[in-house]
Amino acid sequence: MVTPRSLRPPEPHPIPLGSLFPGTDRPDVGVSGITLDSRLVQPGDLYVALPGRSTHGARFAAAAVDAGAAAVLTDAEGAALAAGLPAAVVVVADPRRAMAGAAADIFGRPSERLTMLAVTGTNGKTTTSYLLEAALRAAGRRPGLIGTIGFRLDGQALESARTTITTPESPELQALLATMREGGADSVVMEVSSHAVVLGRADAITFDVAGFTNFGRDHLDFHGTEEAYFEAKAELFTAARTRHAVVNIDDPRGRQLADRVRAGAAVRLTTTSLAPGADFFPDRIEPQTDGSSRLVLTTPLGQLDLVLGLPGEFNIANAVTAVAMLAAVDVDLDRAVTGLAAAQVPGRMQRVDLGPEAPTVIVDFAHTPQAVGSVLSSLAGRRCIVVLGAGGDRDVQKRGPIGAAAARGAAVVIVTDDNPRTEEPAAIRARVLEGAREVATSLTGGVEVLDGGDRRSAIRLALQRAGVHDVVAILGKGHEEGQEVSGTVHPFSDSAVVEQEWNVLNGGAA
Ligand SMILES: CC(=O)N[C@H]1[C@@H](OP(=O)(O)OP(=O)(O)OC[C@H]2O[C@@H](n3ccc(=O)[nH]c3=O)[C@H](O)[C@@H]2O)O[C@H](CO)[C@@H](O)[C@@H]1O[C@H](C)C(=O)N[C@@H](C)C(=O)N[C@H](CCC(=O)O)C(=O)O
Ligand SMILES: Nc1ncnc2c1ncn2[C@@H]1O[C@H](COP(=O)(O)OP(=O)(O)OP(=O)(O)O)[C@@H](O)[C@H]1O
Repeated sequence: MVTPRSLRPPEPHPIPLGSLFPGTDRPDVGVSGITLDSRLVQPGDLYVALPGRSTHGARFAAAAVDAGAAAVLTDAEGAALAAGLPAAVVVVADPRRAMAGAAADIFGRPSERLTMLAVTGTNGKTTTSYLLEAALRAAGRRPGLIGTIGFRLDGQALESARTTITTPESPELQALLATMREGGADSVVMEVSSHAVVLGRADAITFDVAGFTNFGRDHLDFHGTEEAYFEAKAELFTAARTRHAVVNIDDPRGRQLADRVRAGAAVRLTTTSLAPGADFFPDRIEPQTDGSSRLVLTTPLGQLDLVLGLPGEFNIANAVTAVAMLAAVDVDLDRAVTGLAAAQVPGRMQRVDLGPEAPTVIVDFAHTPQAVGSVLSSLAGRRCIVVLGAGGDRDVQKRGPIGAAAARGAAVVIVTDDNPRTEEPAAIRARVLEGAREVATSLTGGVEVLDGGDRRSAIRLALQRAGVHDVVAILGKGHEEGQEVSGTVHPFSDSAVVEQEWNVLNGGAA
């Protein structure tokens, strides 16, 4: 297994500060690594002291220099705080943007020697990235993968201390790209979040192709308005950031984006859809009894037969996006699509097998109203008991709509905790319950809405209420293995708890 030497170039060799920042008064000082966290400084690093939400990184510049930082990059406010330190200080107007360029240079601009594929969208980034990884491998390529679940090289997890965010900050990102290139990667598939675009994490990378899956309600705590959230995503599809755009035009925001790319004429455009009228669309979909689908795709290169192992119509949309992105970077599609039959994504539509006398249990990462709606509509036809909640300290506005989406698609909605973080769990549940009840009272079918309390109790309740022909959908946490309560992460895996509670209900040990 390759181990990324996080935050260090694969072969550290000092780069003169003058070549990174022409104009600096200390051009001969050499820097051999870069970090924005004083706690991670290694001797010879450039410490980037950024203004943050809670503090200014320059407050830690002295600690960074004590740890061996050769230079500090900061803004005017930071320069005042770092005055008098025994290290070179480079002052720029926007140190975050300058950091991305410096990180790329320090790590040898690895993205220029890799085929770079970016996936963005409210839902489906991780899934589409995994499909791309599987397809690239089937086509004989060696892809790296960077995203929510972690970092991988050619299908193997890379050891890394930090995988808590979807798109890493530029020093870690460039270090990863260099490590992947050193480990033999010829391509990298990256999830690019809207936060990453606003915070310049992927600046200094020009993608060969960027794919847009869809747009829905999320992250308003960070972006403020839906318009600002959309603009952040749209920015990825400009000529400075990508050569080719693959856009799902079933989504109204996708159509808006496609119109914009077409009008700009600087980025090549490929459109995707589940219906005719786009460059790539499924001409025939044959659902199989095991949840997989046989597809015939119409593409500008001719028809393409493939089997997609992942269930749900939304995953067909993800697969069409992935295939169009592969075509954009000239991958052999006939070979590539053979990888889609067996592709799996941890915690996405993941079945927990409890044996023949048990209900069907599905664990899924759906944590937006749109995703909850897509998962439940893909389970339509079965009586569904859904267990879900909403996160604390994040986008408060999506709580009611999440409850509402659950009530529109399930027979029983059990509201529970989902990383309450520093908030009072019952208060978050109350808002989700309210959203669910508003819809339930307007429906004639009689949806039951229950407060399930903590997550284990809610899962137990769902299993107690489920018949053998029912589906229990446990949404929100997917692959996650912890529940964050009052700032502490407690081990918690939905699939493990399902198995334990099922055993207890059936007279076994937990
Ligand atoms: C809300 C947000 O984006 N916060 C980012 C922001 O943190 P901040 O402004 O709060 O930083 P701060 O605590 O004020 O500290 C200021 C500076 O001092 C530095 N510092 C601080 C303490 C210390 O001892 N030493 C030190 O050097 C910090 O590294 C920081 O650069 O700047 C930090 C680095 O400068 C980021 O790592 C951090 O992302 C945090 C980890 C985060 O959770 N971000 C999430 C919201 C995020 O990016 N999510 C997206 C979306 C995922 C999705 O689509 O679902 C993602 O890509 O993951
Ligand atoms: N194309 C899609 N349309 C709607 N919902 C989807 C789509 N793809 C996936 N989903 C739903 O969204 C959930 C999250 O999917 P995935 O992890 O692929 O998205 P993501 O964009 O990476 O999410 P995040 O940014 O939160 O990590 C899935 O578990 C599924 O419920």
